[in-house]
Amino acid sequence: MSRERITLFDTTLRDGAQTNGVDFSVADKILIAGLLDELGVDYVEGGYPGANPTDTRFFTEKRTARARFTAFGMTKRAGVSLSNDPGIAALLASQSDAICFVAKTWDHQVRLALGATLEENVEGIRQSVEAAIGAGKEALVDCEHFFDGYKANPAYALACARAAFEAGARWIVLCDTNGGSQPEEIEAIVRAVSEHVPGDHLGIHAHNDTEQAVANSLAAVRGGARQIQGTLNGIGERCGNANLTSIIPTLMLKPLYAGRFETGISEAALTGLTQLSHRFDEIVNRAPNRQAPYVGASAFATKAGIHASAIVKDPSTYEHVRPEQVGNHRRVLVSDQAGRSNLLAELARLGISVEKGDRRLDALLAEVKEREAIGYSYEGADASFELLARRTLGGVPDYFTVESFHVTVERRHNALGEQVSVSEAVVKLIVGGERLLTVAEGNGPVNALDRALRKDLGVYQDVIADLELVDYKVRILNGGTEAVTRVLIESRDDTGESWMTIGVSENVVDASFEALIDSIIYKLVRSGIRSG
Ligand SMILES: CC(=O)SCCNC(=O)CCNC(=O)[C@H](O)C(C)(C)COP(=O)(O)OP(=O)(O)OC[C@H]1O[C@@H](n2cnc3c(N)ncnc32)[C@H](O)[C@@H]1OP(=O)(O)O
Ligand SMILES: CC(=O)C(=O)O
Repeated sequence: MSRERITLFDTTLRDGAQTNGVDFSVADKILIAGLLDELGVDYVEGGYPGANPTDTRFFTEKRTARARFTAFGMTKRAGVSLSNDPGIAALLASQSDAICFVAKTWDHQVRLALGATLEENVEGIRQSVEAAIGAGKEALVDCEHFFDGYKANPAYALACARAAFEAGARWIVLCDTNGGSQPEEIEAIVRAVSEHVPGDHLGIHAHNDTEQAVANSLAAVRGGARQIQGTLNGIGERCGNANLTSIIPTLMLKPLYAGRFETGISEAALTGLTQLSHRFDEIVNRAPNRQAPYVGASAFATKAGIHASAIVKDPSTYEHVRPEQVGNHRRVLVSDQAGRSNLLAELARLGISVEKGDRRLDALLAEVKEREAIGYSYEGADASFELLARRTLGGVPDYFTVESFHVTVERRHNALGEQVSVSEAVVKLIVGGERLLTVAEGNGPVNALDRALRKDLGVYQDVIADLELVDYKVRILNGGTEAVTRVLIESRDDTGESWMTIGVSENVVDASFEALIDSIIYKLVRSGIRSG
């Protein structure tokens, strides 16, 4: 049975640019358009030429090789002729394959926001579409507020959609602009509209204000629409747009859709989805959402002991698709929610072999749970867990002993009379029978301690020379005067690999020191140094 084609229209660079906190440069846009093109979406909407210098510059060249490069803009303004409308002129002059016009389709908004008559607006839609086609471009029309407009005045909303279609627009995109519609409403309205405009000319543009943008997009497909608009990671105005990073795998991996529909995305490209999602977050400088469906770090992470026990027997017990299909991977976490199965899975991943019946596993599990009760959290501190496991199972050499450390923080005036804060750390270690004393300054107590520790580690100095601290996070637990501090440190070496260590204490410097020491010991273990 041949499958129907779903067209994917990406608006990351246009509606995504309307996200609070996102600000693309031309270079960002070029990079992202290339990534979207490689992914295989059918349209890349690049922005709004004429609205700002970035978008105007972006549209001086075609930026995609495969996808239709699409410019966005308003339909002709009321009271201005087409040839005198600078917005239309900028759209027609852009190096785009297609123009997506935003048109008002809610009678109330036409009167209020445009100050135009209902007829003038319909005529503006018609003329704008004809102008795009006359300039050799494909025309699409985003019917703004379509669902709210249809509920208020179905005849007028339909008249706008029909005018766009009759003027030659390839796609009539029904927009849930305010994002308040529910899937049942979307499906019913799209089905009703498809009696007037064929479904293979209908698209959906859903906003996420009730967390239904993905569900609404799929409901529109069930109602007959065959184009879905959305963005990478669901960015967009207010609460965002339909998340293509979720919609694409759902269309491709869920039999309900995959049996009936196909997209332009290949299975190979689908396996790059997790990487693409994270790369995009990096470009826009946002922390990836760990709980994002399919691509989040937690999407295939199992914490509960009972789940882990089943998942090691058969992953499908708690996974709805295979993580590799979207380029993600399975993680079994160790925490106070864990059982022996979590431990065994994590130890196997670390290459530590231990029998299921080994009594030391009970000791390790009890130790993890006791430590978590006082503030440790091992699911985010893989290296500290590995050290704890190796110690319990008998395998970490005593590389060195910390005799003492001492840190001072001094605020003073420098030679220019400016106030500066200087921290100094003194660390006394015994390494290979030799007593070492190191002193270092830093811009804070933890920085000073880190420098002092790594300044001279005797026989191990060469091994830790490429170790660097890349992130430092402090969390105060319990609050109040009884507060306990949890410190997480991320370290890295020249191999490019990074690891997380943890320290917990009532004193932030003490907690930091513990995490720093774990990081150094972990580096020695992973470098294969076997004797202390
Ligand atoms: C639902 C959506 O997401 S639509 C996305 C819209 N995107 C953006 O607005 C981002 C980029 N926008 C901009 O840079 C600016 O708003 C511009 C350059 C487009 C226009 O700026 P200005 O000329 O200063 O107008 P302003 O933004 O204040 O108002 C928009 C005008 O367009 C009119 N208008 C709005 N929608 C439409 C439409 N679909 N068709 C025709 N005219 C429209 C409004 O009535 C208003 O006209 P008025 O100035 O006579 O009241
Ligand atoms: C066009 C658009 O972004 C909207 O109506 O939401």
